[in-house]
Amino acid sequence: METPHYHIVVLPGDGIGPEVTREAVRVLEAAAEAFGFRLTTETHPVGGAAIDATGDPLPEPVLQACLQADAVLLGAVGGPKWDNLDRAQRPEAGLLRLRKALEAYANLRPVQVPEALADASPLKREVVAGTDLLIVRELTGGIYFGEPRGRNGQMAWNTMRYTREEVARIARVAFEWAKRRRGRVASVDKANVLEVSQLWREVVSQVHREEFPELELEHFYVDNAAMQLVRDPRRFDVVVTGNLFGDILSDLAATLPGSLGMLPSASIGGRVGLFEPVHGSAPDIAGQGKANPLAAILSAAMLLETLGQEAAARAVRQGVDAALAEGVKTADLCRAGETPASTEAVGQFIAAYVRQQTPVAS
Ligand SMILES: NC(=O)c1ccc[n+]([C@@H]2O[C@H](COP(=O)([O-])OP(=O)(O)OC[C@H]3O[C@@H](n4cnc5c(N)ncnc54)[C@H](O)[C@@H]3O)[C@@H](O)[C@H]2O)c1
Ligand SMILES: CC(C)[C@H](C(=O)O)[C@@H](O)C(=O)O
Ligand SMILES: [Mg+2]
Repeated sequence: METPHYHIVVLPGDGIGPEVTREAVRVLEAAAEAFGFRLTTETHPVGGAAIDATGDPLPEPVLQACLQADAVLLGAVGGPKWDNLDRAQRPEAGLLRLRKALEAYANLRPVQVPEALADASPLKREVVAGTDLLIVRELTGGIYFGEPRGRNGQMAWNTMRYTREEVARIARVAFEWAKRRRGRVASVDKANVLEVSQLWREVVSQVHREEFPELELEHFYVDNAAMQLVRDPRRFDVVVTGNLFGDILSDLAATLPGSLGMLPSASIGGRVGLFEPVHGSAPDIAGQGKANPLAAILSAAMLLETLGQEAAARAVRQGVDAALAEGVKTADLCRAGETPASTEAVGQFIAAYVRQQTPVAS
């Protein structure tokens, strides 16, 4: 059989983006070696780094490279240096354009609390231990993209808009994942106030009734969902929601494993998937070797899984568990008295673990 060969575009971005992406690439290269596939990577600037180099947060050649890749691995974009730019010129606008151009409408954000992390959370161990939920966030619609939008001297406005088809397709993604997991979907909206949410609820219910009647569906208002997520996270299996609510709920859910540095994501829907940690560029810790690379490394595991390299993805996840179990972890996960490891040390540990796993079958 021919050796599979994947071409990955790497977009490190800004702040801690390059630091965590470096470790994710290190682990991907180890996985390729151990599991017998070829990997080529091509690195481009995006976000603030691209603004500084070209004036555009998503230069056309970078977008074209992404569209031609097998997958895109991104670090994070943004930072104080670019905070005064107009919205459309900001680093974040480049990321949003990329998601849209890749048609990456389904953003999968798994949240797990392995035993070794149950004490890293600010919440009680009895509440969070064993949490295993998946946030399915709609990523290319809603208020992030709705028109009209704008501002004048006196006011500013945005539009939250969803079509039936946009809701139905994200609902299907959520139900398909629920089928492979524990069979339960919680749909989150604000249907007591917003027309968009009333349509959302109607369409999710219809997709459930017509296509997935064997699964369980519950509806939550977003304010209650936020409270339930930290009060009793284990009640959730798959959580499906719109772009803005999903953004907010996923950062909130990061309190469960104890750090934003633990949450990976995969944005899929088009031909090319985009894999990025949930966190941002963390300017407060950038350049200090302190950033937790696990969200980026776990995003790389999702990338491997999406490319069909399930065994390699499993080895990476086991490497993450091994690092946590051995206490090889960055400061964000350490309790008083524990010695933090650097970003690089965590990446090196996991890469070494992956290399030892499965020798290439001969
Ligand atoms: N996908 C992305 O590129 C993305 C996501 C979120 C925010 N941003 C951008 O990042 C910039 C900073 O935003 P912010 O400060 O609100 O959010 P942030 O996610 O960058 O940081 C929030 C807090 O979490 C900590 N943190 C985040 N990632 C961490 C990691 N891997 N290890 C350890 N600690 C970590 C930070 O130190 C900070 O205290 C902004 O410009 C924002 O727009 C980008
Ligand atoms: C940087 C920003 C545009 C982005 C979002 O809001 O989608 C980020 O917060 C995220 O969660 O990926
Ligand atoms: Mg966010």
